[in-house]
Amino acid sequence: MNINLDTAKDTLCKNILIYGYCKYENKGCVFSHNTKAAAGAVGAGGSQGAANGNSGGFDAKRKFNFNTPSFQPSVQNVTNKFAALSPRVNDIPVFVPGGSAPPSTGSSGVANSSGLSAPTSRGADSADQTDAPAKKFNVSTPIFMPSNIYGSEFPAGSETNNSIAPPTSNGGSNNPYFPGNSMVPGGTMTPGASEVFYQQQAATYPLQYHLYAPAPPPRLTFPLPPHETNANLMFIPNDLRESLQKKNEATLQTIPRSNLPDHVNTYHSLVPIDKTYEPNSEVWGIPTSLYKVFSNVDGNAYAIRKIDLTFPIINELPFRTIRKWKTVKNSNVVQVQEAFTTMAFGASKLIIAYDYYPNSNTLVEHHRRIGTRTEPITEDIMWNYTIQLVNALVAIHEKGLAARSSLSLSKIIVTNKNRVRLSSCGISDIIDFEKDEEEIGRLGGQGFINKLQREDVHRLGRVLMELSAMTISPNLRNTDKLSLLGLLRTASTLNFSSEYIEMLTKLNEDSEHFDLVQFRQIYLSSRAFKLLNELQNSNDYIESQLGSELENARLFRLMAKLNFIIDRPQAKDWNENGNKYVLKLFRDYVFFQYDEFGKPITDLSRVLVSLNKLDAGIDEKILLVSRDEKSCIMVSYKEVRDMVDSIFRTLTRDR
Ligand SMILES: Nc1ncnc2c1ncn2[C@@H]1O[C@H](COP(=O)(O)OP(=O)(O)OP(=O)(O)O)[C@@H](O)[C@H]1O
Repeated sequence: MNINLDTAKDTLCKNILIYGYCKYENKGCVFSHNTKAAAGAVGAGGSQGAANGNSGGFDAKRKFNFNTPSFQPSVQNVTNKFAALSPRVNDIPVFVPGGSAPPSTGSSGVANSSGLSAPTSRGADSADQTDAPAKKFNVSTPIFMPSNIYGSEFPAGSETNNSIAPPTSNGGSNNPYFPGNSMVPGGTMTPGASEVFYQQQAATYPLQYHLYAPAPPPRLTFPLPPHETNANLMFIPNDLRESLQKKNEATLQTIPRSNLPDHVNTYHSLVPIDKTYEPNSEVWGIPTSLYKVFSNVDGNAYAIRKIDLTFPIINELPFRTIRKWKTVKNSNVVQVQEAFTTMAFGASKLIIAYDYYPNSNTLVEHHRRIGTRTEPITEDIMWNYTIQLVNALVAIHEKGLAARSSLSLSKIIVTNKNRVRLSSCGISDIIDFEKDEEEIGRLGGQGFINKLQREDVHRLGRVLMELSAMTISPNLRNTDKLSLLGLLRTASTLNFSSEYIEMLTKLNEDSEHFDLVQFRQIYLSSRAFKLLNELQNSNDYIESQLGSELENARLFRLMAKLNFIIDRPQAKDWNENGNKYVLKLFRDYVFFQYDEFGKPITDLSRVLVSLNKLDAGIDEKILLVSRDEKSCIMVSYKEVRDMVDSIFRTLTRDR
């Protein structure tokens, strides 16, 4: 038999009905033994017992079959029944009223550690003044203790040995980006409070992208006349929105419990972004890892690369080029932020911080990923890459630097459609410091940099050659440069133009002197105009999307305002002439129109046009008609807009 514990206490026990008493009363019977209340209830229902005027409630002399086995409710049965549920009935802690708790159990201690200071301390105060119960909380209830996952084990900045970055002042300051700092209304900082927020954030569910209904395939879309449009064209395209959402998600991602350090200098919330599990880098041959982090200083996301040092860094000399790297501001170079050594990982590690580009891929991942969709190589893409990489190289060389290891397929990252950037700049300058010193001694400073810059051109030629070689059969690729150039003419799946092959040949020449600026003018200038045109088109497209979203934001605010006002339950101004009534009629005018055949009009563009006119407050007049068609009013959009504004102002003032 199913017994509902909630309703059982209001149901008169059958033993009372049958025997006039229940021997399990006060021994666990969950039914009511209050015969007076029951009699009232039954009387109200017009029962026989009440009609007999039986104030005792029940006629004990009624004839019943005494052989009927008695009903014996037992708490045990009930608890067994619900025992499998969670929380377990057996395990529910017994509520101990505040007054019964001994005042000496350290109530203030609980209050302090649980953070429930306001109500508990009030209880403690009153205990000092009166004999009233000292506490209002059950001391046996487990306290809530936010875990301090950012414990001060790794104080910011304390582990830094060498850094060319300016000293940061955030340690323990009131900087809101510092993870241990959070403002409470009183203006004091509560270490730990932001961690709770942080952990909750990490537990959020991933966005369900499919909740955004995709546009139907073209064959299913209705052919519309040119003056009409469909809803999908009015909003940001699904693929663009999804890619932006994913980038935001990647940027905000955190790992609440990891064995990574809480802080690395001024950075916190480390999330590994390496996609391979190879500890050793293919480029440098030593263990490196890349993490997305947040800065304590400005709250922005950055990418930091941790490098296991092969030699101890004891002064700032190996970092000498980093200051120059920080001045390289180019759209095809990932900005270098700073470099320092740290003990945050247990042993001394080199860290170099860069700008973070969410969801970026290396050129290898972009074009050679196995198993998933890859971007096919075309000649246009190759020209695009060449122009962008030459642009990066010229900017780097102008600063007296060399790209070095950054010019490799696994260090050039694709951050957007066909947008490439040189990442990991400056690393070779630090890890090859000792070798470089010897070379500088031999060649002189300028001779050494000239040599590196010449090598950059070779590297660029090799990168472009490797990418182009992806268009020929894999078993033909392992050959020398000259043969490969020949194969690109004859065996490529792409019909590369002779112009492209010529440019590639020039880059792969072994000459001692190479003028990159001259190369740019001769081989790339005409192509650069094509790229410029594409970039401008893309810029126009992004701007138009931004424009439509701008409208959405504006209209969303207006819709929110209208909904704050219309149909508000306690609205007083609903008489037939009141302003809110006009707004209600306006809502009907925009959303609840019918055509001449009585069919509802659900024309989104009409809604957009009307709301835009309302937001702009134009003088155009409209006729608003009540639902019963007994009253109508002529108003301008401007008048309606003024009503919205004034009522909304009243609403916000009344708060
Ligand atoms: N500044 C950055 N911002 C965001 N992601 C980056 C950044 N730099 C690199 N990445 C991404 O991090 C991932 C790992 O980069 P990494 O340079 O370690 O490549 P790798 O193939 O593992 O090379 P290696 O063999 O040298 O370790 C790549 O997917 C790359 O796109």
